[in-house]
Amino acid sequence: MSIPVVDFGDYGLDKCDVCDDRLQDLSQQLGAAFTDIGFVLLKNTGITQDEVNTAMDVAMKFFLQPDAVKKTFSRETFSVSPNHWVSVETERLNPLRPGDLKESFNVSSLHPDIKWPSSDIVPGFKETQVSIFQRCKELSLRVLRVMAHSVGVDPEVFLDAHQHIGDPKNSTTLRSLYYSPVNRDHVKENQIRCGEHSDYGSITLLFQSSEGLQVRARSGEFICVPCIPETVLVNIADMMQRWTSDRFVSVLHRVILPPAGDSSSRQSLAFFIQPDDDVVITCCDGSNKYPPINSRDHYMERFSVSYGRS
Ligand SMILES: O=C(O)CCC(=O)C(=O)O
Ligand SMILES: [Fe+2]
Repeated sequence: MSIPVVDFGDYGLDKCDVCDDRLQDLSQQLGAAFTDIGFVLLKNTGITQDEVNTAMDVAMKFFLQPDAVKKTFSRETFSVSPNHWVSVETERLNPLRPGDLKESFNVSSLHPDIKWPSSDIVPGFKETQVSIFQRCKELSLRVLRVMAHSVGVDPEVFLDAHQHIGDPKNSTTLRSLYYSPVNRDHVKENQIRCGEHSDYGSITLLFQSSEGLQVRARSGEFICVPCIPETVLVNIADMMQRWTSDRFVSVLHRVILPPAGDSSSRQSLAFFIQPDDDVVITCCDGSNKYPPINSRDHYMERFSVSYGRS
């Protein structure tokens, strides 16, 4: 099994719209990937490698700050801030493993009152994060439109549920991740960079600086995801699986340790798309396979498990 690569050029961000023929073709290709594997690699999306590298570079400048600086942005310090730093080993995406060997900076709100790392600490941090957030948002809405076409529902069914991305009524998050070099002497038993999990929301966009991500195939075996420049990895998350009555699959994935002796760090940028908080998700095929569920309730339940609070 391998992750299919689909050319999204006809509906990339440099295009105004897509013609019906190409929409049909794209929806067939994405539909097949999301039904079989739950993951697809998109090329020619309009988001360039330069944009991604710039976003990763500024994120890295933040991660290389002393903990005392980063702590002023931690969840504990700004418990109400939707934008915050998460320190190493705080999350365990697989609760059966020790804490994940990663740290992250999350951005959920672009509201003007939000506190950001200042330009004295990391020049251009806010501007770069806001810019890539907006680009990911635009691309996600296009992917959602194509997906609606694949499952034969009016695009508004998906698009109306994602009207507030970037404002406080929606929990969509741009997450910059940093996996620092691994010292094998300090790694706990069964500890990895990011434990096995599925994502919570509708879909996730992911950009990676290097390999390390693995996805579980139907056989149960974990397969390595290639890191191909100029591509965006898109996967189905739990809420979308439920929404499509299991037609699209949300599959387990993880980030493994680098091979022994490899002291490189790794970075990724994940854009976790969530439906608006107050939206009630009902199976889009009318089957009622799952009862209607409030988007925010579903998210909070999954989130508390990752933080070991339930
Ligand atoms: O860093 C990666 O490549 C993937 C991280 C991930 O799956 C997640 O944070 O949900
Ligand atoms: Fe994930």
